[in-house]
Amino acid sequence: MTTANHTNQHVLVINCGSSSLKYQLLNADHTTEALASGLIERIGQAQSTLTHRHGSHKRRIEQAIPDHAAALDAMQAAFVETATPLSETNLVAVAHRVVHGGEKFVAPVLVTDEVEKTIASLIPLAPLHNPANLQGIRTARNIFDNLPQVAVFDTAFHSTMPEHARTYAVPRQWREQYGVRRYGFHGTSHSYVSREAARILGRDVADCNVIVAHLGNGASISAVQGGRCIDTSMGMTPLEGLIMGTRCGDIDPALIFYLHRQTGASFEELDQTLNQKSGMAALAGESDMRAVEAAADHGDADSQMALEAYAYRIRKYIGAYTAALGRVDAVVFTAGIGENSPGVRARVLDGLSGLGIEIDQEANHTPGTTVISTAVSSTKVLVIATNEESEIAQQAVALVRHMPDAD
Ligand SMILES: Nc1ncnc2c1ncn2[C@@H]1O[C@H](COP(=O)(O)OP(=O)(O)O)[C@@H](O)[C@H]1O
Ligand SMILES: CC(=O)OP(=O)(O)O
Ligand SMILES: [Mg+2]
Repeated sequence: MTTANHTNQHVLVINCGSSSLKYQLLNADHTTEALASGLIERIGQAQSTLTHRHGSHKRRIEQAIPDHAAALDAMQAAFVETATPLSETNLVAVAHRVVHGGEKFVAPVLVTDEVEKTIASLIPLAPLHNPANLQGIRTARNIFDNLPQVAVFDTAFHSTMPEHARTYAVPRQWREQYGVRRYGFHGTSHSYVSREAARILGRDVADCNVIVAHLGNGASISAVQGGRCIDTSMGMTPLEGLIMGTRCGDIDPALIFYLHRQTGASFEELDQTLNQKSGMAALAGESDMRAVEAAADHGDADSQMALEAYAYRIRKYIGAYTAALGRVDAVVFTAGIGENSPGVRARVLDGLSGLGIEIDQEANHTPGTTVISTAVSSTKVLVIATNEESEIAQQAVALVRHMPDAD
């Protein structure tokens, strides 16, 4: 429906991580406008912190927050303390980030008991993410029981990957009975950023080919052709692909069986090690990119090698996706590292002039610059701030406004 007056309608976006909760209260019609936002960290640990922003006000609270239910209570209290109680906000929906949607969810859905069950059934495919996402949904359904709750999936944007890109060469029975295939993640970021790239380049999305490198704690890179994802580096789970803060990315799967036999480590232990104790944490001793770069600057050889390995993996994917796309209009860097580390961007793009990619070092080192390639670079290089929450809100609002009984 398009005629109703939507003045001052809002949407609350909730992104529950394993030990964190991020939230934003956004204008339902202009989803890049945040009225308030917050981050609750170290949930379940002794000293949890909540940082709530409302306009120019910032509140930081330290208190024990044992679980996600308590985190949502703390979030509500922060809204009350800043004199903007959510009960007095004209909310149209609560939108939740859900990391794994499996084969079932390729678009946002209204949460029902059945949907909750399906999300729960996908926990084995995203053990670090889906349990927390589900806790957030369950708690929010109790608190905001009169509001539509919408689940928006990381995997959905990648559902357009062609069969040859999403298929593992493994037995048919595994693929057909167990959903063994590549799904891809960070879809709301890849979707938002690839659209933004087309806008910045002044082209139609349908006529724009981009490679998006989402480099956060979790990291993935995707090839987007005319607005549709044709390949991405994460696979059946968010473990495949790039080197990440604590995840190994691509490895020879045989090393798991080798280590199981050689060390006696259980599959559970190996799973945990590859997800939580690998990546930069294993190579450099630190998962946080700022710390790794600082150590490398101070001459730490492990950190220097870790940075080179990190960049080399991304560079290889840029080469592969250039082949997949045929023509690349832009390579885009986004998320915490992509947006903020000129050092990583420079290393990644070093030596890619053969692909028509040339970085302008001055632009690269000037914070806030969007186009960081030289004038002669045939492929542009862009730095674009991602906004997963805005994308989630937009998709959720579109869904609830098209429901049969929408106002
Ligand atoms: N100025 C910076 N230079 C280098 N890395 C940075 C900078 N700011 C943030 N980062 C890195 O960004 C990463 C976190 O990215 P983010 O997108 O916030 O992750 P996530 O959403 O997955 O938690 C961390 O590794 C952090 O060190
Ligand atoms: C899917 C994934 O890796 O998400 P995050 O980067 O939030 O860990
Ligand atoms: Mg992130």
